[in-house]
Amino acid sequence: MTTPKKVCVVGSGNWGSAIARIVGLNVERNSKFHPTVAMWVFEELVNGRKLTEIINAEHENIKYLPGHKLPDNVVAVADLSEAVSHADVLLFVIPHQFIHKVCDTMQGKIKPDAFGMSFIKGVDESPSGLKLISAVIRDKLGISVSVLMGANIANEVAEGKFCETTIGCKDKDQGTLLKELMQTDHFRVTVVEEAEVVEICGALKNIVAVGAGFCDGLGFGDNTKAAVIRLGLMEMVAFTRLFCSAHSVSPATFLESCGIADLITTCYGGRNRRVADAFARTGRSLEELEKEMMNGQKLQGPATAAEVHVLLEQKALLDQFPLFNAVYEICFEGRPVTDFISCVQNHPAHL
Ligand SMILES: NC(=O)C1=CN([C@@H]2O[C@H](COP(=O)(O)OP(=O)(O)OC[C@H]3O[C@@H](n4cnc5c(N)ncnc54)[C@H](O)[C@@H]3O)[C@@H](O)[C@H]2O)C=CC1
Ligand SMILES: O=C(CO)COP(=O)(O)O
Repeated sequence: MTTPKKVCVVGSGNWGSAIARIVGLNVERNSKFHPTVAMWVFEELVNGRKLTEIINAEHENIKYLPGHKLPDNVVAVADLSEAVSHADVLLFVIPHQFIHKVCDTMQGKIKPDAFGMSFIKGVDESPSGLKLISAVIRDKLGISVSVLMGANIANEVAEGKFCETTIGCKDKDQGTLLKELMQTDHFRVTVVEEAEVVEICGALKNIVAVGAGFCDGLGFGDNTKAAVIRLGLMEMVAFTRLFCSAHSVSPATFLESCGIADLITTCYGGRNRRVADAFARTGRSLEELEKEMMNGQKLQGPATAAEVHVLLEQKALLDQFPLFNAVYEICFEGRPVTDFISCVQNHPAHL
């Protein structure tokens, strides 16, 4: 009999906590997994108490996923090295901005035969180019990394409202095991091989969601948002083909939950949409609004627009991605938000 695999959730934000909740319940009824789940918590004080202590005493992350109990077998650990040291399966669920620091701390602390799955929606940009977050983890830690992306607003998942999701995994056995770890009656998992496409979809849809929020804030309606979603999807497909040229990019992957479905849910119910809407209505800075509206949660869309912009500029392709470019310029270069509509009106798809 093989030893049950220990799982560690690296992260404890809004999605990190919702994932810990699913995983905690699933490992209890599956002998392939160790019945206790470690959850790494970036320690902070909440109402004068350590967040780890609150989680371990009250079994609830009262700051990032209030109102939803975590199973008792999810143990919050503040020391990252300690949290990951015994894990066979590492689930990465942190805002993409922090991945380098977290992996650096984990170096030399994990089991050599551990493997990972990333739930992180974003990309990494550095002088050596644009990289998937899974590739950052793989390169820094020397482990195989799959991904899970889908139409999964964390609060709805925690409430047990039905949804689908996509695992991108190249190894059949690992894919099957990861599906067993994640799937519930309310959270249905499809495993596909095109892991790069799954991951890039998860990152790019956040840029489009910022554009959708601009339209909402400017007072446009559902038809306009549908146009933004359609044009955004076309840019997502084109960018994926450009970025993943060495890998196969099949239209079918965009029809999975990680593609069109995540794009739709984020453009209607996501945090990127909500903050971009407030930005267009109030003219206040994104930074200020993120602080005020998100209670410590982090936006991924504006940063992703900036990271993608670097590559498009280097390749002189900005004119082929006017929606991505407009989101970047409005967020970071002072372009008036009202320009977003003219960008959509004059999109090359209409010429
Ligand atoms: N929230 C959601 O509905 C969904 C989020 N995702 C993705 O999952 C990833 C994680 O998102 P969430 O769990 O929602 O995070 P979040 O948006 O709730 O971010 C807050 C988390 O970041 C941590 N943090 C703050 N400063 C840090 C630092 N310096 N180093 C490390 N951690 C720090 C906080 O302790 C907290 O755990 C993101 O890439 C997001 O796009 C994916 C699907 C759904
Ligand atoms: O990825 C998400 C839903 O699948 C959440 O999107 P936001 O980060 O915009 O809330």
